Amino acid sequence: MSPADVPAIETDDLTKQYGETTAVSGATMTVDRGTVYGFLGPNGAGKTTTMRMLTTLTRPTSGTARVAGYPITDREAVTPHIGYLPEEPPIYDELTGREQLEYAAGLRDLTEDDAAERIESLLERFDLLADADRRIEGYSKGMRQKVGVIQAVLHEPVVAFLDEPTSGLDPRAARTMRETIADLADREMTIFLSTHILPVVDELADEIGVIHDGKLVAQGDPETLKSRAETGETRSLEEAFLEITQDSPADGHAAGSPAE
Ligand SMILES: Nc1ncnc2c1ncn2[C@@H]1O[C@H](COP(=O)(O)OP(=O)(O)OP(=O)(O)O)[C@@H](O)[C@H]1O
Repeated sequence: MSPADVPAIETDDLTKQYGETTAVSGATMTVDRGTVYGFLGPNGAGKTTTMRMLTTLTRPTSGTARVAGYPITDREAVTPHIGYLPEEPPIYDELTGREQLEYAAGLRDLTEDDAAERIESLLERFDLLADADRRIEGYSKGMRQKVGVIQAVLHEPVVAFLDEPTSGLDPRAARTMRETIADLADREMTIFLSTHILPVVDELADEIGVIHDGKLVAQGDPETLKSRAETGETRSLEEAFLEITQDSPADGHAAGSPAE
């Protein structure tokens, strides 16, 4: 059982070094249960590396983290409580969409009846029922993405890590995705949402973290991030993001320099 009264995610000084490159440097964050945490950062900032550490796929070089109350060094304890949609969802071309989801459900602690019911309802929600019995090799990018998201949330994990969930989706499907994320958070699922589409984060996130050159350089709710500290005036999330992630002139080549 997962301790229900602890934060969904807690990290302390989480750091990942790849040789000379510090991909993530001393990230400390707390994500409350049932919230949407928008995780932003320029290309190469360390978002995927952070998600890979939190989903137990990569070990940190130093620092600690607990997900759903369990240390990320204990993969067996953490895995049942998380779902992950990576950039390239792990799906098998030779299976049908439904078979893929049944397979994913089979890896989780779900009764067959619960699995069948949830698969059916999520396929319907994402308008995939008509294609559910076709092989995935014939699916479009958006259809694959839908399967990837469904399998990340099917078992109702404590935390779903979603990397660009609206990628490849048409406007209607992207809206369904946003509504689904909001619904899941209403039902106490925590969504760790990494995307470059700032309006999606502005709409959905309770809290935002901005990572830049491996460092968490800003955290707060959207309104706080958008208000300019000096004047209190409000800027768009895009403007805030661009200002926060601008390399200061004094840093010179900050983007390329390894952090300590
Ligand atoms: N396996 C690896 N080996 C060596 N360096 C890596 C590895 N994975 C990531 N890096 C480096 O770590 C840094 C952070 O990469 P990461 O993929 O976490 O960024 P990101 O924020 O997800 O970027 P994007 O938005 O482009 O997906 C980059 O400098 C990258 O080159």
